[in-house]
Amino acid sequence: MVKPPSFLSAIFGEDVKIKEERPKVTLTFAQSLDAKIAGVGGKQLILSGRESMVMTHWMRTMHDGIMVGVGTALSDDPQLNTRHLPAGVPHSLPIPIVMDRRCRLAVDCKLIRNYAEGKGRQPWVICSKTDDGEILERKERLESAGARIIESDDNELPGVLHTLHSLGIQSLMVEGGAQIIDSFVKSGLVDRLVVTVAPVVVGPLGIGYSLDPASLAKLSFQASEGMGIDHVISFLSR
Ligand SMILES: NC(=O)C1=CN([C@@H]2O[C@H](COP(=O)(O)OP(=O)(O)OC[C@H]3O[C@@H](n4cnc5c(N)ncnc54)[C@H](O)[C@@H]3O)[C@@H](O)[C@H]2O)C=CC1
Ligand SMILES: Nc1nc(O)c(N)c(N[C@@H]2O[C@H](COP(=O)(O)O)[C@@H](O)[C@H]2O)n1
Repeated sequence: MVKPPSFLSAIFGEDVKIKEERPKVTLTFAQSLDAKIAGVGGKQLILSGRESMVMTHWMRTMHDGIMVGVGTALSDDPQLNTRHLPAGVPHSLPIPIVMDRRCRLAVDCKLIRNYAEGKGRQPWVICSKTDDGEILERKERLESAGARIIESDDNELPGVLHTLHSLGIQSLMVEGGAQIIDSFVKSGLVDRLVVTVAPVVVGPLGIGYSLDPASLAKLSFQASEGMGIDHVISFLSR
């Protein structure tokens, strides 16, 4: 497939209007039939099949930035790149952004290594302004390793999104994990929600999320499509 699947072109063809100076936010994740996003103890699960995973990588190309929480960065060591797309197809690569209040990101994580090896964009790490010596030390180590540190006064989502917008991020794909999903939904800052549902059951010990019902009610069904054995469902803030 040398261009984004028609499903993505269709759902992103419908524009969202926002009043604030912030990026347009797409929240996306893959879940099991019993609404789990990870296994026991937060173990990473590859829930998406090949077709929906390729779709997710195309969706990455449609955003300026791609965000995960530090919990995800520590447990999954993600790359947040577009390696599942066919080689030689020109596309843009989003900037990886990690929400990391206390600068816990590992200096030898794949995001930093890929950047150092010229295989990825410079990761941005959003952390709190603080005088705490240990955090300042970790901040310096991350910076020396190649990360761009962005200090946020309050580390609250509206302020963070405003800062990202001022740095040129006009569209942001938020990929989780559980806390980040909950925070974004609760904050009412989700413009699109794209959920991949895989036909597997993880069981009660898996990691789920809790979507605030009042905030969810502001999102309405947009489209759905079967991709391989998965189903992808999109919602739009209207
Ligand atoms: N199936 C899927 O699509 C995905 C699954 N996951 C899974 O999620 C799990 C990780 O989830 P969590 O442990 O909940 O970690 P998380 O990735 O949600 O990160 C939590 C951290 O994000 C920051 N944060 C959260 N809300 C914030 C806010 N409102 N303002 C500022 N900073 C905030 C804090 O530093 C917090 O410690 C992993 O097991 C991973 O495998 C993660 C992404 C996608
Ligand atoms: N779309 C999707 N399907 C799954 O089955 C997943 N486990 C995830 N996880 C998210 O993708 C990140 C990994 O990215 P890379 O493959 O390393 O580029 C992971 O950290 C989650 O954010 N997503």
